[in-house]
Amino acid sequence: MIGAGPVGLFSAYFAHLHGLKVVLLESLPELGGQPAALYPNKVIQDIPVFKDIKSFQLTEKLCSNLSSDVTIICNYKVENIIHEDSQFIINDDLISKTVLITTGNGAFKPKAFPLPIPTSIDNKLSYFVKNPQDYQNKEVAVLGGGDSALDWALELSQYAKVSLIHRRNQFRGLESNVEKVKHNSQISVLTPYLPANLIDNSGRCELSLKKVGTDETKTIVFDNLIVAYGFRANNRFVKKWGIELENDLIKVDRKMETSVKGIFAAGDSVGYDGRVPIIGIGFGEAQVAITSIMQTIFPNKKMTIHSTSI
Ligand SMILES: Cc1cc2nc3c(=O)[nH]c(=O)nc-3n(C[C@H](O)[C@H](O)[C@H](O)COP(=O)(O)OP(=O)(O)OC[C@H]3O[C@@H](n4cnc5c(N)ncnc54)[C@H](O)[C@@H]3O)c2cc1C
Repeated sequence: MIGAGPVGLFSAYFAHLHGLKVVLLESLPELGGQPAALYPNKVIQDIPVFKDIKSFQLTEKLCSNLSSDVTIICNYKVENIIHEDSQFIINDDLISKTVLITTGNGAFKPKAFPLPIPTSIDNKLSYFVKNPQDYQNKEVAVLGGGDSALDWALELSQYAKVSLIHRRNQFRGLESNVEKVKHNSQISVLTPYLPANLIDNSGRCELSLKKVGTDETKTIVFDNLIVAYGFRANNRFVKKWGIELENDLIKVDRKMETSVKGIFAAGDSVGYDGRVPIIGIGFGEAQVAITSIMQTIFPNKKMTIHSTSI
């Protein structure tokens, strides 16, 4: 399995439940995919069974469900898959009968802060918020206008004084979060501003901002900057494995099989008409994919559909 986001983690659990031998490969040093890396403290309200659950707790639960028989390899980016003698050779290193791709949006990299960063303060600038409590009583700028920027501003506002800086007056995020931000006394919304310069001011971040479409500038000193300009990621690399994409997403049939026989895909890496990029959908796709994998590997075996029998 390639990619240990929520869908990869659940797939590994479900595959093991069906008696499959699983190796889970993850390019990042940590498990959990987007929820763990991008919004660990967000409260998720649309996972079946849980009324609400924080992202990091979801990751912990998915990981703790995994049997010790599942082999997990982090810091392992799958670059290459070759089909040979009815098996797949991964990175010239591992051999597998089938492959399940759960790479989400692909191995993601944050979009970089666009200005030079003085080395003396580059430890003050982050692309992820791991622990909001680290920002207790700090003055923090969150740069960006999407879901992550809104989430992080709200999360940090419990501990820090936050300025949310965005180049547009409108945000691209959940309307309920936009409203929460606007009514939060710990958050100052600065729009439409772009960062124009960053210097070290006695170990703090002195950020000059330019008002978009005007010559107006203002300078504010922050303890920390959180850059939330989004992430560059795509799944185009799977094309060289012979897999067909549509709008940069992996094409699958109803069995979640890709255009290459024996390679399946589930989760946000996959695209089809009407798909919604949320975790619950990926969990369902994982169950379809693992069931199809079982039928591929053991075509004559009578499948047990349910997890236990009465
Ligand atoms: C700010 C934000 C808030 C969200 N809120 C919600 C919410 O409230 N509810 C909800 O259901 N969904 C939410 N989502 C969407 C949800 O996070 C995704 O639907 C989900 O993470 C998809 O899971 P996945 O396992 O398919 O992919 P991902 O979570 O993207 O995980 C894919 C994993 O594959 C790894 N990978 C990629 N390429 C390779 C490679 N070549 N080799 C090895 N490893 C690789 C990546 O490093 C990553 O760890 C939110 C997303 C964002 C950005």
